[in-house]
Amino acid sequence: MTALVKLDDLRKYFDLGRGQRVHAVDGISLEIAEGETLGLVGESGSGKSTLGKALLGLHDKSAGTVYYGGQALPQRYKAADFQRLASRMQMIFQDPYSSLNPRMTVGEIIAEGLRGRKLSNSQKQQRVAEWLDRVGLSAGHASRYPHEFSGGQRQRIGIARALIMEPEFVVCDEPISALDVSVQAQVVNLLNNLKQSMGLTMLFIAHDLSMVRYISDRMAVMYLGALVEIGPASDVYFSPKHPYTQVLTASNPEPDPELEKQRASTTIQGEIPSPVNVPTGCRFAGRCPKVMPVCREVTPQLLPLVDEDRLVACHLYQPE
Ligand SMILES: Nc1ncnc2c1ncn2[C@@H]1O[C@H](COP(=O)(O)OP(=O)(O)OP(=O)(O)O)[C@@H](O)[C@H]1O
Repeated sequence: MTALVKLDDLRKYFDLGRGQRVHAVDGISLEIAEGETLGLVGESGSGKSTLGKALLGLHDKSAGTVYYGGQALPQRYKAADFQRLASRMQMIFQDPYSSLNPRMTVGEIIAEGLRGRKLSNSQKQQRVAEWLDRVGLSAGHASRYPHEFSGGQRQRIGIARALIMEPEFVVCDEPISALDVSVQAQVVNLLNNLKQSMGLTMLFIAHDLSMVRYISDRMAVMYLGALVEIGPASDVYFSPKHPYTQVLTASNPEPDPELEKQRASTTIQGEIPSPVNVPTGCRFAGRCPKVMPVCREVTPQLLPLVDEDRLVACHLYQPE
């Protein structure tokens, strides 16, 4: 596999003052192959969005390196870095309500990414019309304002705005969680079709594990700023190895009753610890339904479980 994106020990801490720091992303290493969709799941606050933003330079990195196409990206982006990389890497945001400027027309919003391109106004309008069509809207919508659209339509506008630059890599940060259930599948199918036709590589962040399994080649599970498991999406979903992944999958009902029967059923204990005071040793100690009350110190590094495709950070699963 050729890695388009590689994270090497990526860290992002937020300083709260008085010596307190939020360990939002706490040493993550992974690769995303060209053309691959990597799904990223984990509870609220586990650091998924921060990871996506640090990857794209929207947050300065505290430590570690992001490689893109083999090149190390800057630790802290300057305006020129954003301009240079915008046509290669883009983000689709969670909330289609707050991420679109209400004072701009849809045409102006979508055309924003074409600023700086040597295109005449009519060429830009042409490109906007093409993209409105590609996302299932119509050219006539260009002169309207965001408030005139439904949530699903606004997310389509957000998708057109990100993809009109024809990036190679897109971070989709919970692109469906603010939408009605009835339109979620339509937006996921649209993203999947665009991914196929454009040969996109994706990091797909979401809460809904069954949706992530559907759209992703591999699935990565984050807990308290760290990666606890990664592997082929169906393997992680149907045969989770880390106790945390087991409780996550168990709390995410599978609509198909046959598939539901195959899944583990365990319950998570206690509250998620504060990312300001990350427990030493096993981060999942105290919540683990398997190994209470004794929990050994373990390396937080991911260990190969079955083969190099399937990694789990748990002392219960030692390399074979
Ligand atoms: N700008 C910030 N300043 C301080 N702390 C922050 C900041 N942004 C995020 N955090 C903290 O970092 C941790 C990770 O947050 P993040 O939003 O990345 O999690 P998440 O997994 O994406 O959650 P959700 O699914 O709710 O979006 C949380 O404890 C959050 O409160």
